[in-house]
Amino acid sequence: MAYSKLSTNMYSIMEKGQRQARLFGKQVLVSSVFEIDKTDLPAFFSYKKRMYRGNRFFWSEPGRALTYVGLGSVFTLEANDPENRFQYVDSIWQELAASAVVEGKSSPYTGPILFGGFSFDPYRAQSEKWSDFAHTSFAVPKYMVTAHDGKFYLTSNRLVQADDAVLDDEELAQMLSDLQQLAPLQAEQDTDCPAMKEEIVPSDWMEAVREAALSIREGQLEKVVLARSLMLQGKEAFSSESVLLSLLEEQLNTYVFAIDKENSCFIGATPERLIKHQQQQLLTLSLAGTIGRGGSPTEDEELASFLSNDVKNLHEHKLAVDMIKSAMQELCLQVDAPNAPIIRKLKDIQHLATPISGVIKQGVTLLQAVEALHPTPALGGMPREEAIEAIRRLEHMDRGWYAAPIGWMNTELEGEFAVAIRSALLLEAKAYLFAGCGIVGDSDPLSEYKETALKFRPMLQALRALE
Ligand SMILES: C=C(O[C@H]1C=CC=C(C(=O)O)[C@@H]1O)C(=O)O
Ligand SMILES: [Mg+2]
Repeated sequence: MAYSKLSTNMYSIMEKGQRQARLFGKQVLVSSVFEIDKTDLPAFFSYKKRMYRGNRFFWSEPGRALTYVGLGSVFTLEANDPENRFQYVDSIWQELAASAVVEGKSSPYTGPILFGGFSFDPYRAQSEKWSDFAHTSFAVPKYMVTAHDGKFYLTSNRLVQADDAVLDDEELAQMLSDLQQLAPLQAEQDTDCPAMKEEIVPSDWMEAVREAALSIREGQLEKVVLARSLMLQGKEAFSSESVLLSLLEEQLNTYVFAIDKENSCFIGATPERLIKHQQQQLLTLSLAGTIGRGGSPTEDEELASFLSNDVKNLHEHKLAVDMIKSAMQELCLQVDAPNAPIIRKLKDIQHLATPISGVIKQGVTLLQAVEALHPTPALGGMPREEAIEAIRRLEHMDRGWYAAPIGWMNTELEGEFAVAIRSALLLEAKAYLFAGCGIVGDSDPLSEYKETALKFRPMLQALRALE
């Protein structure tokens, strides 16, 4: 794009923004969208790393039809108050979205996007390692590249006051020109494996599983998801770029995400949608029940068929389906779900999966749906409050944002949230990995321990720590 055209464009949109700011008597979001040539998305994540590290994100849907990469922020929303946290984000974003001035937007995936997430349990005191992640944290990026269905866009956002000076945007012009020349990001040469692994003593964790299964058999609750964490100590700081490249290459059928905040990066490849709001539809997924992949196609099918018929896994799955369906019935006019689960195959793992969808009731928002669903019995348990109490009592760790909703919303208030599992918190030379599994009355502690080991594999591989 010619620079003169860009500055004229910026001038007129800034003026519009100022008029709008006067009209509303407050700061407004001003957003301009440019269609750009194909660009390397991980390279954009790494663009001007010194400037944007600690304040950037990457989000890519399974199948990669949609990817967002956001750098910097023009608006942030952080809260640690556990009360009404979903409504809080909803009302602030609705107000900002309603006054936004947006130019050049050509799809629901361009223009201002609010991206962020929540912690699993806002009533839990934050531990030191999660201190860069508030219980509720969202931002509108300064720059965002959208890749959607083979097309690429750059959105530039600003927060404008009525009396701001109207300046030519040289930084934006520079970025548009740099974007055409970004060299594809290369994985770093094989660095040494992480030096040390530290985990919760396996027998202690299995004891917690035994205790949980006993209280389920005694009728105190029906299911609880217990997680454990594993720490890798590297020789030097882990590179979120290298981990991202590996996840994009290896974990095809997942949401690949990286959320950089200050000195930390929360990164992962989760297969689990929490909720998507698109036009009149709400789409969710019940994912619970797990087995490994086979070494041959025949063995793989045998394992899938075992999983589809296994009483313990079907029970674990059904509890999640029942709760999600009843939450969806409150949110939707009509709810559709198949009678039996399908098999969802990932690189190392297969799951029982039931997609559930419905026509959204008028007035229901995406964040109301997030609130109604979080945590589903695939991450918390059943009944919800008893399960959360059991997690607090038995887990002895801070989940932080693990197993919690992360995602985005546009100015039409549509968007999508996934559940942040198969994930790790990178904090300088340490990586904290998390994995959990659904405990029911007949759970065998050793099998559950092995199931969590399977669920660590994607992140261990990405961190080059798979034995
Ligand atoms: C809690 C996790 O997985 C959940 C999602 C799918 C299957 C699960 C299971 O079979 O136990 C878990 O409920 C995790 O990966 O950390
Ligand atoms: Mg399980």
